[in-house]
Amino acid sequence: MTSPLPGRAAGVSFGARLAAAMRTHGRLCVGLDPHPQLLTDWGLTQDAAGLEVFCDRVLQACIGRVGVLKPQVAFFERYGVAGMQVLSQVQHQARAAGLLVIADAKRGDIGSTMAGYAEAWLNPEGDFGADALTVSPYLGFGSLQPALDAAARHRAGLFVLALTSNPEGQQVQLAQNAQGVTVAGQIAAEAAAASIALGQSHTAAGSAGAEDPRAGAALGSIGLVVGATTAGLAAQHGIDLAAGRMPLLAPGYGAQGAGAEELRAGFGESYAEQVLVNSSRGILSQGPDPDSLTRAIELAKTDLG
Ligand SMILES: O=C(O)c1cc(=O)[nH]c(=O)n1[C@@H]1O[C@H](COP(=O)(O)O)[C@@H](O)[C@H]1O
Repeated sequence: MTSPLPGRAAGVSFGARLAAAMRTHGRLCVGLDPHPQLLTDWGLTQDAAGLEVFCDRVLQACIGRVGVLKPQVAFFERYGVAGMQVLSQVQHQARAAGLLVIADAKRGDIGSTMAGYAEAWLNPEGDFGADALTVSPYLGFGSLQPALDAAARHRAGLFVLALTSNPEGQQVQLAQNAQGVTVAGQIAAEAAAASIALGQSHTAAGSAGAEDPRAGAALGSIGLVVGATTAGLAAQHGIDLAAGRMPLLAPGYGAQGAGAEELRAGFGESYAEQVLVNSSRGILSQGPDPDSLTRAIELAKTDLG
């Protein structure tokens, strides 16, 4: 048996860890979105106790089948301190079980405030330490610099909102400057440059893992969020998704209506190596029966190829 790839503690970048996880388990990322209605549908109480049972069942279905879990922080925050304790617990359990955790908190603020958020969500020693965080660049891409610094320090990743899956996002994201470049296009270009620079700094620091033959080709550690429902807009508006081998987190598959064909067509050549597809309600609505949950996961994995 080959020994597992060295992990984050050995200095392996997020992009290398993600590429390895996708090679082993495929491109499905299970979204841990405990909607209140789902708790009720699963026969659970709408409180932290219900949340804890829900998360445990989802985690058990994911272990050994899925490489990445994306908790949606809002559904924990709404239950206050007790809800956030459940989030902390499930993140630690998932990471201990070998899953990568993307905290979907969509943080975005200025200067030292952004540094505070980034430390909270990316320091692996912290209560909410995740492997990666979703961030909003709509205070200006440069406002993310403290998060980029934290990602470098903690061998973590960022997913920068570029072309979100909701139709109203296009009002901002497809606005064009005098040269006809869209806001999303500018964000994608700046994220690619940041991802390449981060990769070079890891290499200069002699990171383990990325050069390990078991790792194969790594992905960048700074990625984009591009909706499954909106990916086709990238090519239409000249937005380069291939630059920097960025990981592309694609929510919108399943419950929001996008299917595998739409994903393949929308992402084109980037689909094969770079796209990580999130499904939350599409999987979770099949619970609480453990066999139904695992069947939904396996079906989605096969569908996504
Ligand atoms: O950043 C995200 O994950 C995200 C970005 C986006 O553009 N659209 C989007 O749906 N999401 C998140 O992805 C998940 C989608 O959930 P389902 O529609 O139930 O699969 C939710 O947690 C959303 O907050």
